Amino acid sequence: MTVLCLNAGSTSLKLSAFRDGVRVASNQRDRLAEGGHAAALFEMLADLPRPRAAVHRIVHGGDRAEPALLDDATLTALDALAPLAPLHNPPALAAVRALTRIDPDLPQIAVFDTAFHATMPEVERALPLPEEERARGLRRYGFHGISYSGVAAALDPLPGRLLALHLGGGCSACAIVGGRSVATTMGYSPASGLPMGTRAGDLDPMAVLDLARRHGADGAAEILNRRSGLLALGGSADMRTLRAEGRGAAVEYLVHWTLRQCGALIAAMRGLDAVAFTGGIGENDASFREAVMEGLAWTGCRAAHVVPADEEATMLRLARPLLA
Ligand SMILES: Nc1ncnc2c1ncn2[C@@H]1O[C@H](COP(=O)(O)OP(=O)(O)O)[C@@H](O)[C@H]1O
Ligand SMILES: CC(=O)OP(=O)(O)O
Ligand SMILES: [Mg+2]
Repeated sequence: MTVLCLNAGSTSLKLSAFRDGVRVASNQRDRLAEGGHAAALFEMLADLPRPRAAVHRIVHGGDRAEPALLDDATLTALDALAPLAPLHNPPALAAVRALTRIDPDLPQIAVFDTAFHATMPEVERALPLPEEERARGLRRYGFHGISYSGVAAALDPLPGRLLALHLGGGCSACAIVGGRSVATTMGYSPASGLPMGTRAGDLDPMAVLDLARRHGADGAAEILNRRSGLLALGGSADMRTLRAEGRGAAVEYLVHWTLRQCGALIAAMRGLDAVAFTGGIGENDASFREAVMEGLAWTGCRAAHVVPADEEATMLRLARPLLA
């Protein structure tokens, strides 16, 4: 049977069709500006075989640790999480609805970026906030979990204490011990942790409140998700452009804060056996990888792996129990 896997990243849309577990077609669009996902989807679908089921990467799944059938109730619940992943959940859910319009009977399954981090200990998951606020779901979730699950599965033998870095449109790092996530840089939303293409990453909460007072909550969210990070520092959200235009200071900033956050993750796993790089920057930018490995020389770890992000193949594997 043909299964279509759709991965709506913040700057890209990646589709793969699998027949009986074998990839038969794939298609990708990069550098998608705001609102570019929908047009790209229709163009790309035309080139692919008609599927019997679709699997979607949904970045924010809240507490869901397992893949879920995308029925009306689940769609509505995921809509409610959209403000926490404004660059991801809306285009992904729009793709679900677009496929439903084409084929109302198509079974569609969500796999969640958050699910891989369900193994994080409570000390990582909890935010030190009043109980009534925590009860509303204010806690650390973690993201890029489909990618990290794929990285762990690709390494044989699996290093005991693995520092995995997903560096792309979104950037994060994850401490993986024995194949399980024990700590990660992104928390309540994919706007946190490392600086990224257009996201600021971690900020002093009072700086966030200052933005909110000046621009309102929605205006602050817009700045933090879409107008910050490498774009704010170097004039482009795209690493290729920063390299081509010699915006070294923005690149150095990302290297520095990647190293700062890696130090915390290495401490959380009490050491380091190997590093794995994935994502558009992690896979393709050898100078970036070298700068990170040089900055980690103090750990004594020399083992650096490059794992091509194949979130679509991992999505198929994760969705298999529901596809059966
Ligand atoms: N050859 C390359 N050298 C440096 N950076 C690259 C290269 N190819 C892609 N990138 C960067 O990877 C990032 C996009 O990563 P990608 O994983 O494709 O996006 P997304 O996270 O949206 O799925 C962009 O910053 C892009 O410039
Ligand atoms: C979670 C996240 O930031 O994803 P992406 O890298 O696809 O933007
Ligand atoms: Mg990515």
